[in-house]
Amino acid sequence: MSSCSCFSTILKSPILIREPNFIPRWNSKVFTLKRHSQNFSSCICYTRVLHQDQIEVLNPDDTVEEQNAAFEGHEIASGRLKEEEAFKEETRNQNSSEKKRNVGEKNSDSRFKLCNGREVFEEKAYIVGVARKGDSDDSFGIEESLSELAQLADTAGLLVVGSTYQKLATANPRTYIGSGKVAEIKSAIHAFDAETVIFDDELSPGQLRNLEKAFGGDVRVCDRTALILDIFNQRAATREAALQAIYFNARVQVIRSFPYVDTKKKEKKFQVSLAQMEYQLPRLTRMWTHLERQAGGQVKGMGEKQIEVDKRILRTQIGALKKEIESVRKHRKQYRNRRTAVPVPVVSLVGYTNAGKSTLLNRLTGADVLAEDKLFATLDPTTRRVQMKNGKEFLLSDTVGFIQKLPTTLVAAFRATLEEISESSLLVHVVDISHPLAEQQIEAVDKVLSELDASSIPMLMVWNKVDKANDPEKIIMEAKRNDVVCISALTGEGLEEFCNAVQERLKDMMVWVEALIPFDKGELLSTIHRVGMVEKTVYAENGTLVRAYVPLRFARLLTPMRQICMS
Ligand SMILES: Nc1nc2c(ncn2[C@@H]2O[C@H](COP(=O)(O)OP(=O)(O)OP(=O)(O)O)[C@@H](O)[C@H]2O)c(=O)[nH]1
Ligand SMILES: [Mg+2]
Repeated sequence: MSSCSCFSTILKSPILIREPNFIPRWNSKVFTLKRHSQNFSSCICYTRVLHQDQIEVLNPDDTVEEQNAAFEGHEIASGRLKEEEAFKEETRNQNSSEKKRNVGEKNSDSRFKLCNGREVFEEKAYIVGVARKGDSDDSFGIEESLSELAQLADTAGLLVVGSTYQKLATANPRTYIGSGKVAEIKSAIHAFDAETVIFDDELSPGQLRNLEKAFGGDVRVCDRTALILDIFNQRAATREAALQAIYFNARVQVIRSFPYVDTKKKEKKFQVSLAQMEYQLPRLTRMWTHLERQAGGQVKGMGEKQIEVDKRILRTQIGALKKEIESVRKHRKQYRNRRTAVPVPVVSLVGYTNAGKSTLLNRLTGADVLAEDKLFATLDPTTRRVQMKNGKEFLLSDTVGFIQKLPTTLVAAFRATLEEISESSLLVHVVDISHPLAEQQIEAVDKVLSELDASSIPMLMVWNKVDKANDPEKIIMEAKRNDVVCISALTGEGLEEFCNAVQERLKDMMVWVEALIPFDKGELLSTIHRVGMVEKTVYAENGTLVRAYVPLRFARLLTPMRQICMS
């Protein structure tokens, strides 16, 4: 896939545009060419029919052809734009576009940066939010939400050049924000030379189209959902590539001992593509003309409208993807069943993105999971064995971080990934306690967990990053009162206490057994020692009598040897 801009995946699905043999060589010329011929194809087509000053918003169902190509002064809520003013602005815009192109060509080399393992063009983005009047105090504030959006944009490889928000009682059904704000943003975009406008909330397809038209031809509009999908796609693609490299190098122990990891990655990739397609389906515009070629001449010849052809192709691909996901799931279930035969309890790390889950996993297991100060650093769950000092062990799974305003399309993608969670004996909720919005983040995580039907699984709360907190002593005292473990995954502080707490919680979930283990089943006895808590063993004539707490799953395996009471 070509990726001359990190937003290529938003405008065009990488699944739909396959360029398997195209490996871009980065230089400004290639970029400029591709940028105009591909990513901006839709925008160019808008510019032809709509002048940049045209603020008039369109009905969500309007198409570009229905608009009048001639320029007229338009009335907007914040005032009347006189024709000559509009003309001046038009000239200014043209000059600025030309300047932008020149500067872009000159500086484009310096604006390429490495992002998620790929070199991408650092687009300038302007971010926009809406503060709902009457939102309760405990929810994320608009400024915090926008700063999180800026972090997401940075993770996606964009350069945030400015932001704004509007207080609204209800969203404008046509443009989400009011028309005065639209005009204000349009000026800001030109002042900052921004190429993309990102909204903090999910926009309807009609709102996206209307805003794009209102801002002028060469500005792209997207929302939080598209941004998150883009990050997922960039990262999932990278992981897939990394996995293939591992495969080709072969003989990698990790893959052999955790063969199911492969199918999870595969499923994740499928799920992300699916979410992306489901997001795009209602937002299809005429930009999808390239699909004509894929559809073949006959289909068009049958009189179907292009947009219908596009939608049909997308639906077919969605159907095929769903089938693939189903088969990957079945495949993985077989592996899971195999793993169930090894009764080591599974503990899953859950929490808000950037809370420090991967750092904790790395610290406890020596794993080499990517941990960085970026949102959604982890997309592919990793499971590792934690060996405690007392010889006990459990499996620790790192999972995808959650975020507030999680798009509904993505909850489904999370659900598949988080199958792992539903099979866990214990969830460890990792919180970045140094974060000013720690409490709101906890709430957001609880909300997603309940959406995933995982709130019934026992949970241990862990406050991470105490080293970074303003008043660590106070936090540690507070944690003790609330039965919470305080740690620093970075410095290692509190990790022994953490393992003991996990052990204690796991014990609460174990069942008491008394069993006679025949001498020829020695491996069962060592497993009891490894995963359970042995209180007493007595060597008898026909085997070893053992009294222990063991995980429920394992207790079932011992059923034929149980019910023998020791005196
Ligand atoms: N000061 C401090 N920084 C930490 C601690 N734990 C993690 N970090 C930093 O926090 C950032 C995020 O850590 P990750 O482990 O990637 O967080 P995560 O929860 O896995 O994030 P996602 O994968 O995005 O969900 C990294 O820069 C870590 O170095 C800690 O205890 N103290
Ligand atoms: Mg992580």
